[in-house]
Amino acid sequence: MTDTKTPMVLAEGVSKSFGSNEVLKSIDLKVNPGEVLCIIGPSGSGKSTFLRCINHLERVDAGRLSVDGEVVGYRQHGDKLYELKPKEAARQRREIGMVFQRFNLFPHMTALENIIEAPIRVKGLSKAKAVERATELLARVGLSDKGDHYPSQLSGGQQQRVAIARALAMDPKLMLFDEPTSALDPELVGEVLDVMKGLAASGMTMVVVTHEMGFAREVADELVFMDGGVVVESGDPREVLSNPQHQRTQAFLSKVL
Ligand SMILES: Nc1ncnc2c1ncn2[C@@H]1O[C@H](COP(=O)(O)OP(=O)(O)OP(=O)(O)O)[C@@H](O)[C@H]1O
Repeated sequence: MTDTKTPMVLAEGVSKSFGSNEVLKSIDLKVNPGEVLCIIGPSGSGKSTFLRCINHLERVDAGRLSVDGEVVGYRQHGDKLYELKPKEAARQRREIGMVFQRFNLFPHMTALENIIEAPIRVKGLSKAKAVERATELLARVGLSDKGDHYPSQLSGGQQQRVAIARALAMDPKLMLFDEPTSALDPELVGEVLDVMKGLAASGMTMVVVTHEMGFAREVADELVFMDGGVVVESGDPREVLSNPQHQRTQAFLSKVL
């Protein structure tokens, strides 16, 4: 049977350079709706750059990157691609949530204010509706009692959970996570991973750059090992982690597992 679903993310020969540094070298990847893709790999292998290309923070040089059937940054008409105007590109980007290693909350706003800011400003939601939704989201990330706290009054794990709620407040169809637990003290990692597991269980499509191999093993539908800007190996996470086929994957895993 042929697979007729439109992939949520489709990368076909995606390449990206910074000057003479070719950071992504013809990446092919597919994430179907409701799936979780985890990307692992050494520092500098291009993992963040790949996420940033999906989220319009970087522009690909060659190949084609699509989200839910739309080419990122372009409108397709027949065989031709036309670059999107900033407003149209902003519409595409709004449908993608991104969570960074450093939580990037607005420091002068409370947790609740951080969450309602974009829905009101960008989506034109009424304050009452935005607060109602933010209250639900704070409950979902286990922070019902922290809405009036400023980021400086929250632990790193709590701040990251607010950052997840803030991204979800825009009702994204895709969530990108760039090493969301790497900046956290070890005892705070679990609470963030638990929220992410819940999100995956609810059917959210997610691309997660992570060093948390246990999370990848448990939650990912597919695990990709990137090194030197190429996808070296990919497949079922249990297979890749327990029985890596490529010598570069074996060498990396022997250092991190
Ligand atoms: N804006 C930029 N300008 C120039 N070079 C960049 C830029 N962003 C990334 N790079 C380079 O691209 C390469 C890949 O970086 P990237 O952050 O994508 O790797 P990574 O696999 O996510 O690494 P890490 O795990 O350390 O975050 C690195 O050599 C980095 O220095």
